[in-house]
Amino acid sequence: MYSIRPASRLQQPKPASATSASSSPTITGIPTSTAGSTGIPTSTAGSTGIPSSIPGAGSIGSIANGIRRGIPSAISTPKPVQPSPSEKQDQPNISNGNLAPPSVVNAPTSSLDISRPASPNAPPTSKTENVTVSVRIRPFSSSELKVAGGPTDVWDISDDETRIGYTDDYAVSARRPPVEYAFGKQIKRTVVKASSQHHALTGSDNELLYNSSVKNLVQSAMEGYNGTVFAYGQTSSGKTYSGNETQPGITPRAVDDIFKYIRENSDREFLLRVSYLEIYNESIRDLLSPEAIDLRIHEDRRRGVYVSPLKEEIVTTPSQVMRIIERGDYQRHVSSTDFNAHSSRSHSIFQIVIESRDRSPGNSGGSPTSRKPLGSKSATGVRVSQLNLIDLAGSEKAASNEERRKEGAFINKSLLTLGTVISKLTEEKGAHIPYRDSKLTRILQSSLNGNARVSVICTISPSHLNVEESHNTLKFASRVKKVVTKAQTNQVMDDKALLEKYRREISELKAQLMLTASGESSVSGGTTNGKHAELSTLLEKERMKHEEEMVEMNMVRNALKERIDHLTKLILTSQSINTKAAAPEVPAGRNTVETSADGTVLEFPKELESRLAHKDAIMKQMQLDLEVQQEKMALMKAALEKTAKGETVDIEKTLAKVEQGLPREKLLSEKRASIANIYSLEQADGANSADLAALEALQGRGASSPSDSRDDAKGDEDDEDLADTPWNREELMSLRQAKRELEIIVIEQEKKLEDMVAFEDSDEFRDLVLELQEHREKITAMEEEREGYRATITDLRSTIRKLELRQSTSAQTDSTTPPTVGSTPHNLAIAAAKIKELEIFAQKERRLRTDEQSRNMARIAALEAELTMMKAEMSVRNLAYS
Ligand SMILES: Nc1ncnc2c1ncn2[C@@H]1O[C@H](COP(=O)(O)OP(=O)(O)OP(=O)(O)O)[C@@H](O)[C@H]1O
Repeated sequence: MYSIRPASRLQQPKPASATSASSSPTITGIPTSTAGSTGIPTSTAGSTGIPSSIPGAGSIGSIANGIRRGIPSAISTPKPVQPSPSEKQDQPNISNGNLAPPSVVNAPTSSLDISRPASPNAPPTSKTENVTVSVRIRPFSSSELKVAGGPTDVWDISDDETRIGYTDDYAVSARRPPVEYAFGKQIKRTVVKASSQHHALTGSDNELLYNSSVKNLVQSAMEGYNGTVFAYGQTSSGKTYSGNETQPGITPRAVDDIFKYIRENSDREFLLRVSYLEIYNESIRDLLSPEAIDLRIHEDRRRGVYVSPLKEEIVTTPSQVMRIIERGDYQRHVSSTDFNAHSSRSHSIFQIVIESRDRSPGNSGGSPTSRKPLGSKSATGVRVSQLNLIDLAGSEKAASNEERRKEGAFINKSLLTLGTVISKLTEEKGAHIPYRDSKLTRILQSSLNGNARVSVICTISPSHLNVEESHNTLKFASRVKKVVTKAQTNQVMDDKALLEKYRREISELKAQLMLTASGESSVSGGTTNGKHAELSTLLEKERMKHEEEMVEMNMVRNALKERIDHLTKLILTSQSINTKAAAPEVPAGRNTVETSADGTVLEFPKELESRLAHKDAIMKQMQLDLEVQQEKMALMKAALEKTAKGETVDIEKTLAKVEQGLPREKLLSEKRASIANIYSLEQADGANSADLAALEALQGRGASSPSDSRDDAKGDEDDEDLADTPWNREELMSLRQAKRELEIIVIEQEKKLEDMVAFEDSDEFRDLVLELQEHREKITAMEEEREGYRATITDLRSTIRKLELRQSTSAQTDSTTPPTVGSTPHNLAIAAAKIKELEIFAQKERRLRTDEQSRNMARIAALEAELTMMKAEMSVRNLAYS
C-alpha cells in the first residue's frame, strides 16, 4: 500500500544505520516485539538514527544545528507542558530559529491508558491515545530530477527524526524564513506497555515504515482493538507505493503479521473475514462485487457506522487475502493523470474483521452439552475487531483532462472535509463535527471519534515544485496527531459473531452425526423375524425400507461430515495454520463462504446443489419403490381373487413370479449406482451447471410434469428431515422456489412458441412476404428500365460519332460554307443538343431511380433482418422447448 521510494542520488543512506534500520526494532523507537503475556508491545525510546534522506551531514546537521543554534535557552530550560483543550497548533511552528524543543513543540496531548491488562482472555480493556502520525518524504521522481537547474531538496529531517524543516540551501535560495513541523516521539514512560509515536522518515524502506507505524496497530487489532491506518498526501507523493518483492508494502506485511499472530497464539481460535470498497466520485462501490454500486452508509448502536450490503469473504490463508486484494485492485478506479501514471482516483478501504475466542475446553464446542449457554453471563464472548487499511486518493491541482478534473473535485472536496473534521476534533469539546459532509469522513467517523487506534502516514514530495502541497500535508499531520481516540476491546456474547455461529453449528451437526450413527446400528441390528412365508411380502417391504433408510442415513452422515469439515476449516487456530502452511491450498470457490456484513451466509451453491440432488434421487427411488410395491400388491390381489373363486393358487410361485418380474436387487443396485454417480458428480472439480444438467438427466427430471408436484411435496418433507440447519432449510426452499419459477418460464416460452407458429400462419406474415416480393419485382423492373436507358444513350452516342465523322469530311471539302438549316453541321448541332438534353434527363432519372432503389434495398434488408430474427428466436425457443 504505502511506502517510501528508494533513496535518490540526493539521498544516500548511511550504510551502517541502514542495515540496522531494517533489523533493529529500536531504530525508530518502535518495538517489533511483544512484551510478556499481555502481548502489548513495549516501547523503546532509543533512536539510533534511520538512514537520512538528506545528503551529507551538513544538511542534516544544519537543521539540527539550526535548532541548537537558535534556541539554546529553550532547550536548556524547557517550559513545563500545559496542554489545554483549546490549544491550537494548526499552523506550523514558524519562527526565526526560535524553535521550541521537541518536548514543548509536541504538547503531550498523547496519553495511553491501559485500563485493564490486555491478556488475550481478559475482559474488555481500553486504550486512550493520540492518533499516531508518520511523515515520509519520498525520493525525487524522474520528472522532478529533470527540472531546470536540477532538483532542489526542500525538506530536512532533524537527527532525532522528530522534526521537519527547510534545508538551509532552500531557505536561502527561496528566501523563506525557517519553518519547522514537529513529530516528536511521544512516549509515556509511566505506562510501560505502549506508546504513541510520531516521527519522520525518508526513502523506500517499507519495513521501517511498517514497523514504526502499523505493526503495533495490527498486533492490537488481533488482541481485539479496532485499528485504522490511512495514508494522506498530495497526488503522486507515495501513498499507494507498494514496494516490490523484496520490499513488500504495508498490506502484505499486515496480512503476514495477522497469520503469524494466529500461529503463535495457540490458546485462541480465530475467524477472519475481509471486505474491500472504494469511494469514487462520492459513490461507494464494492470492489469484491463490482456490480454493487452506490452502497449506503448505515449506523446502529451495535455496529456503529457501516456500509451495507457489502460482500465479505472468509479467509484462511495470507495468499487468499492477497488474491482478494488483487481482485479488488483490478476493479479500482486508477488512471493516468498529469502528475501520476497510476493515480488512485478513489479512496479505498480494505477491512479485515477479526473474531477470536478462547479455546479452553469449556469453550471449544466439543459436545453441545459441554458448552456454556450462549448469551449467558458466564459464557466467554467472542472478541470482534476491525483493521481498516485505507488508501486515500491524493489532493491535486486542476488536471487537464475533464474527467480527471471532475474526479479531482470530488477528491479535493472530501479531503477538505477530512481536514475540517480533524480541526474540529481538536477544538473544544462539543463543536459540531461535519462527518456527514463526505462519505469518507462518515465512514471514518467511528475510527476518528472513538473506538479505534489510528495511524496516519503523511507522504510528501522532496521537491520545491510541490512545496505548498507539502506544507498542507504537514499542517494536516500536525493537526491529526492531536486527535485522541479510546479504543476498547469488543466482546460479543451472542451468536452474532460468525465464529460463535459456526462453532454452534458444528456442535449441532456433531450431535446429529451421533444420532445417525445410533440409527444406523439399530437398522443394521434389524433382522427378519422369521414369520410365515405368506408374510414375506411385508417382510420384504420392511427390508427394503430399512435398506433405503440406511442409504439415506449414510448420505446424511456424509453431508454432515462434509459441513463439519468445511466449517472447521474456516476457523483458524495456530495448529490449523501450521498444517495449512505444509499442505497444498484448497482451491478457492469450494471453501469460500460468502457472508453478508452481519454474518449471514450468502451462498453454499455446490453443497446445496448436491444436497438437493441427493434428495431428488431419494424421491425418485421412493417413487419407483412405491410402483414396485403397487405391482406386487396387484399380483397378490389377483391371486387372492382366484383363491376366493375356488381356484388353486401357489402363493410361493406367485411370489417368485413377482420377484422375477420385479428384480429387487437390480433395483437396489441401480439406486446405489445413481447415488454414487451423484457423489462423483458433486466431487468432480469445477462441477457446475453441466454437472447439474447431467444430474437432471440421470434423474430423468423433465421441465414440468404433474409428478413433479408430488415430488415437491415429498421433497419438502424430506427437506425437513435433512435440513436441520436454518440456512440449509432456507436455501433449499429458495432453490425449490427457483425451480417453480423456471417451470413458469418454460410455460411462458411454450406460449410464445405457439404464438410464433401461429404468426407464420397469420395474414400479417403472408402480407409481409408479399410486400417483400413486390419490392423485389419493382427493383427488377427498375433495373430493366435502366438497361433500356443505357442502350438508348449508347445508340445516340454512336449516331453522334457518325455525324461528327460526316461533318469532318464535309468540312474538308467546303470549309468556308456556313451551316445552313438542314445542312449536315446544322443537323449535327441539333443532335448534339438533343443528346445533351437526353443525357441530363437520363442522369436525373438515374438519380431518382438510385434513390428509390436504395430506399427499397434498405426496406428489404430491414424486412429480411426482421424475418431472420424471428426465425432465430423461433429455433431457440424450439430448442428450449424440445
Ligand atoms: N518511497 C518510494 N520509493 C520509490 N518510489 C516511490 C516511492 N513513493 C512513491 N514512489 C513512486 O512515485 C509514483 C507515485 O507514487 P504513488 O502512486 O504511490 O502516489 P500516490 O500518492 O498514491 O498518488 P495518487 O494519489 O495519485 O494515487 C509511483 O511511480 C511510485 O512508484
